[in-house]
Amino acid sequence: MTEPEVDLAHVWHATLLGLEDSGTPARDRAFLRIARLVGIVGETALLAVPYDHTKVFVETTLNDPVCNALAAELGHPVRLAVTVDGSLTSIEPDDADDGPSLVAAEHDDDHVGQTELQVTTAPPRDPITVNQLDDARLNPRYTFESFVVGQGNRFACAAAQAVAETPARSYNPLFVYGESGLGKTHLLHAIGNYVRSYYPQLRVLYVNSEEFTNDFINSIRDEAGRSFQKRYRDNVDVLLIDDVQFLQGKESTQEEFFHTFNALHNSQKQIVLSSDQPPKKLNGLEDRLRSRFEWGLTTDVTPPDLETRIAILRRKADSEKMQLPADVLTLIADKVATNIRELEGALIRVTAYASVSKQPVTVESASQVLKDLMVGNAAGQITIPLIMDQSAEFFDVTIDDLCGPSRSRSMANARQIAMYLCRELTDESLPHIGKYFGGRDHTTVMYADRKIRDLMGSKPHLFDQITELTSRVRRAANELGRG
Ligand SMILES: Nc1ncnc2c1ncn2[C@@H]1O[C@H](COP(=O)(O)OP(=O)(O)OP(=O)(O)O)[C@@H](O)[C@H]1O
Repeated sequence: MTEPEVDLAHVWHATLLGLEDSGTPARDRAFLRIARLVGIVGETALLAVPYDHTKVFVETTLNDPVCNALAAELGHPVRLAVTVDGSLTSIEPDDADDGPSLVAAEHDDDHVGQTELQVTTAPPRDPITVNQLDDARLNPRYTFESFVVGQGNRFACAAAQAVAETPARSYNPLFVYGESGLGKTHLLHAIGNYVRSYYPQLRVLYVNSEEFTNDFINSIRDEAGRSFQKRYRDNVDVLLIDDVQFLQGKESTQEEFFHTFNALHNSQKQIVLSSDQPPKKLNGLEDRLRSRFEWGLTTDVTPPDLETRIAILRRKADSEKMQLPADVLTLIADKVATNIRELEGALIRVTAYASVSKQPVTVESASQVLKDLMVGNAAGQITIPLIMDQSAEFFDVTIDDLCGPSRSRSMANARQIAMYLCRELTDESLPHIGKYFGGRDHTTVMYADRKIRDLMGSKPHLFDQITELTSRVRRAANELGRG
């Protein structure tokens, strides 16, 4: 039982000040922002935090400093027990009517003497609307709730969540790197979606660095520099830039990005970046940009272990209302080991096959589908031009047709299947794929990908076309690989 004379709120407040005095970095203390001391039993202090990842972070990184600060306050040694209390996400009702407020304040931190934003929290708001989403360019499916945490992404997810909870106050910039298909884009969108729903007054913009480059080039062409700056500097509180490796070798875009970065950072706006490599290895980037990328926190995502892969498949199957036996999930997770996008692709194919053949999903049918999907997986590289070549031949059209404006049903079908395969079988980004298909916008590729996924299970002919075309693409890649 809690000792009656202890004022828990007071002790906790003093403990936070103690942590500040003892030099615990502000970015770490941000994890404790909406923690609550809920009890002291003997030498054990019970702390409630809002999220699982916060618990993990407090237990692994903050245990000692918190225990020491509490001990100093209470005058006896302290052990820490951390519990998760989801209701804490809606605390601080004082702000309920006004929404969040951003107050410039002098603050100590890693960048001593800089002015920093204080963010006061607002309670959860109504779900984000589609329109809201349009200008932020966020995918509503990519949230923290739909992100499965495992060993390979635990720290990245905790950092992303900290950034989302306290934009511009925890890590700025946050730099997430890792191989393709491991959830970087998902995390960037999750930050954006979270900020949109909890801080509706903050303006969020998600953009791939290729789009940033295109926008910049177009702004020079159209002499629209002012509106470019407005979009990326003046009208943004949280800028999420995906795949910054594509800035490599593009000097004038880098120059512009450098100024964008400085402008945002100086005015305490949050920047989140993703890349396939850590900043140090981005050799085609100017040093001044690389060093800025390291100002905040750099964290990687690594391939998920088997357990996490199974959990991802289960979450995905649940969200799509697919019924799948556990042994099938294990089989898929076992066969597709490195890339989560491929894992999802395999799941879709397995369920689509069961659906078009009107049979339940079994280990046998799943093995067969996976065999078709992965035939010849080991050899040559699958590229966008290769898929386009094979698609053109298969559908008896030309590459120009695939790139051209025709929207006839058969042409749209061929183009969308080809785009879907580019997304599924290569590591290329949406804007990159769009560029190959006659400079189409990345949203067109996203739409094609989604549409084919959705239709594959209800149209046997479509499923057969995709299966056949996939094996042709793989065979062609293998032949090229063998030289
Ligand atoms: N931990 C996870 N839990 C649930 N789904 C995940 C997880 N990680 C990745 N995914 C899913 O896998 C797919 C690929 O992830 P994402 O596009 O975020 O990867 P990426 O690292 O950005 O790849 P790229 O570098 O190629 O852009 C997405 O559909 C995403 O939702």
